[in-house]
Formats: sequence, structure tokens, C-alpha cells
Amino acid sequence: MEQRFVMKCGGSTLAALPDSFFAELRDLQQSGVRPVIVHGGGPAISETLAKLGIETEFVNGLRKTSDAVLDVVEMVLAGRINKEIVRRIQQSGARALGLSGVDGKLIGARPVANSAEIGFVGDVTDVNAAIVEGIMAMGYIPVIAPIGIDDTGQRYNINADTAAGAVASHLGVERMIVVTDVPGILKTVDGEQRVLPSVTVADIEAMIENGEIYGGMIPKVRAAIQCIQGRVREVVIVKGGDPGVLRRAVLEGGVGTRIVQTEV
Ligand SMILES: Nc1ncnc2c1ncn2[C@@H]1O[C@H](COP(=O)(O)OP(=O)(O)O)[C@@H](O)[C@H]1O
Ligand SMILES: CC(=O)N[C@@H](CCC(=O)OP(=O)(O)O)C(=O)O
Repeated sequence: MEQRFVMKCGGSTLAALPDSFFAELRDLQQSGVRPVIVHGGGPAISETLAKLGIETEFVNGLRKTSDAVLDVVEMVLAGRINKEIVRRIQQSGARALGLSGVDGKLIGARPVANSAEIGFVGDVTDVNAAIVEGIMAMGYIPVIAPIGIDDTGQRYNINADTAAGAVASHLGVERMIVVTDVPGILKTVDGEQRVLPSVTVADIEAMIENGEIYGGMIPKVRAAIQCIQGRVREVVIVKGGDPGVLRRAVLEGGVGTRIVQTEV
């Protein structure tokens, strides 16, 4: 079976991704690997909200999303950021097609449990895998903005790590690659900060408990745990700007932090 992977590109690193990153993506696609991209854009959303004078606040890593904030989230993610990624992929010589989870009801969503407190933030209920597979079959790289929709037509802001994990699970891809601004999960050992080559679910739970994993890393590892409890074999967290990182993560290994069911 052909190799497919979902790649989550975090807003922390998008602007800094070099052309060589997109060239690697193109080369992988030309070698027969099928990538699917789900992207974030948290910093760009915050920047636009600030310009518009709309206050923004995070509760446990999720943005409080009023109707006014939701308009900006959709404008920035499904508009500016999504098209920027599509353009960069196209400039590399590969083909890309951008859409948000609203298009074709690609990402079904429902309000999160604490929606009374944080507003229109969604959990994923369903992913229309046939659309993603159809786009790949046409030779395009799907580029997905993490907005969800329910049966009434209500939109939801979905954390990009959560959305990427759900897309990976529903497609049943072999691997999810999380591209961010750190070279993996870091841990201080003997006073020195190191990248952990691999971690299990038990390691992660312990590191969240003792505060070694915090902030933006928490939704990544939570999404990873959900994924590997299904058909996804491994999740790899890598830094976007490092040369050769994508090729190594997909084809060779030995880069970033691998999150696996049990230590191998
Ligand atoms: N143990 C850890 N190892 C590495 N990074 C961590 C860890 N715990 C928390 N972090 C934080 O997670 C951040 C990545 O998450 P985030 O800023 O949300 O990125 P993105 O925009 O790519 O989703 C890192 O920059 C770092 O500050
Ligand atoms: C509910 C929620 O918090 N949604 C995120 C969606 C973007 C995102 O997750 O972007 P990064 O991957 O760059 O963090 C937000 O509004 O910022």
C-alpha cells in the first residue's frame, strides 16, 4: 500500500519554513508518498485580533471564541494562512488544493464540553475521508484549515493539533508528523536539555503531571495519544527549519521525538 502521512504545520513555525522544506515535500510526493497538511496559525490570529482591537484569551490552551473571534479565526486560517501554504507548495512545483473543514463538511464538529466558558470551540465528530482521498487521487496535496461545522451549519474553531490528529485517525495513515518550533519533546537530564528520541503514553502522562510538558505541547501529545490508539503507527514531533527534516521523518527516522504505543 502507498505510504500516506498527515503533517501538522504549527503557526509557530510557518513563516520560518524555508523553501527547502517545500522542495522536500514536493520530492516526497513525486516519489509516490501522499502527504496531507493540516495547519495552525495561532500567532497570526492573535496578531489580527490585536489589530482589530478584539481581546483574546486562552483557557487550557484553547482560544475563547466569540462570534467576532470566530470571524477572524476563519478569515485568517481559511484565508491568509491556507492560501500562503498552497502558494508555497505550488512555487516548489507540486500541486496543492486548500480548503477548510467547512468545505464539503470535511470536518464535522460539536461544541467542547466547556463551551459555556470558551464559546465556539469544537471537538471533531467526523472527517469526510473520501474528499481528502479524492484530492490526493487527483495528484494534489490537500491543505486543510481547522474549522469544523455541525449539522445546523454552525462553525467551530478547532485546535490544529486536535484537527490533524482526527484527520490522521480517520484516514488511517501510517504516520502523523507534527512540525513545530522545537526539535521534539525536550527534557532536562543532568542539567542539560535533550530531545527525547521516543516516548510512550506513560512517559507523556508523567511529564504532563510533573510540568515537563506544558502549554502548546499539551494538545500535541494529547492528539498523538488519540492517534496511536487507533490505526496510526507513530507520531513524530520535529522542528520545521531543520534541513532534511521532512525526508528523514517520513523515510528514515532518527529525527525529533517519536510517540509510539510501546517502546520498540
Ligand atoms: N517538554 C517540552 N518540549 C518542547 N517544547 C515544549 C515542552 N513543553 C512545552 N513546550 C512548548 O511547546 C511549544 C510548541 O507549541 P506551540 O507554541 O503551540 O507550537 P505550534 O504553533 O507549532 O502548535 C514550544 O515552543 C515550547 O514552548
Ligand atoms: C481552539 C483554538 O485554540 N484554536 C486555535 C486554532 C489555530 C491553532 O491551533 O494554531 P497553532 O497550531 O498555531 O497553535 C486558535 O484559535 O489559535
